[in-house]
Amino acid sequence: MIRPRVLVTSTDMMQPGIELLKKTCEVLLCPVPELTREEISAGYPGPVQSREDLLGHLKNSCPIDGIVWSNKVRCDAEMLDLAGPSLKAIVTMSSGFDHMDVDEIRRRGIQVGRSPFALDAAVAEVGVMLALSASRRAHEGRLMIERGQWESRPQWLLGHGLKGATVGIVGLGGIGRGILKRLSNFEVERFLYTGRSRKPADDEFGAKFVLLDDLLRQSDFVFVTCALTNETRQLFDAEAFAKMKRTVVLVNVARGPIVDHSALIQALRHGTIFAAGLDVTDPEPLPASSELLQVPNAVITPHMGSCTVKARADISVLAAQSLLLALSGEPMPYPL
Ligand SMILES: O=C(O)[C@H](O)CO
Repeated sequence: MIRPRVLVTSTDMMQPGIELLKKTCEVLLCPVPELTREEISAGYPGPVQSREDLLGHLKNSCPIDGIVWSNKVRCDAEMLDLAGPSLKAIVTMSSGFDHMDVDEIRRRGIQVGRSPFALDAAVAEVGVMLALSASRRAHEGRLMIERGQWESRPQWLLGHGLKGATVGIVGLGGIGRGILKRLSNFEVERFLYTGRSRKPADDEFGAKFVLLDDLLRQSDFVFVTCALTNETRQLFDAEAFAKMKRTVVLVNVARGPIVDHSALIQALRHGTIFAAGLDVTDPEPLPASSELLQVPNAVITPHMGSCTVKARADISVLAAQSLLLALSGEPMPYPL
């Protein structure tokens, strides 16, 4: 029997997913290039698959039947041309899909899907971590220790707590609901959410569906958990910050470009908003020279929301299962 040829766009895919694919497919792994000595000394953030590397791998791997897209290099017409006409299915090993040219993939009759939900708990945990760290000024406190500025006086490093707060969630999907569920033990006064439609969570945690403007004006904590789309790109701009409370804490665990970073820096520096916790930035990787890293009331992590061993292993299995289904002529569980 001929085994379908499946390309995985980086060797970084976790073993459980690779093992599952190997049971019935021939698996080709695109190696992640090592950093050069110059790149290391220039402080380059880490080994990544460049677009050029991936184009080269695609060209040398034909014919291929399926692809697990396990990195954030953009999947577009140029990539698809090189993948060749035998390509039947692509699944991205992520919940977000803004790096996939879905229209172009579908136009070619190729099934395309994503891998949501397996990472929800892990990302929700990072959302809570960022909310707590930003609202309680953890980064600022650490900087003060390092600078020998530790002060023991009653009004030093005062922050804002979750108890009695209004928490607003923008985009109540699996991650938003995960945050809601976790924060329901923090004595939050009320939950608001906004998005394209009302959700059953309305009943489950007493969360109230409101318009974005109302959420911005009323919330003490705002969590961004929506997808990056044409409607949400730069949703948080100077105008949005001006509507928010001066004591608000903004947490973004979705995608960097949903927030206008220059406007955010201004809002943080001028006290238009109190603090921000960001697991995602624009651009990524965030350059070490970014002004955002100089802002004391911003807590920043490097898009690591889904970085737990279990979440990454589960995502790899889900992606492999989806691709195998598509290759056997079945629909994918989470099509795009
Ligand atoms: O979309 C996702 O799966 C997470 O943000 C990790 O990229």
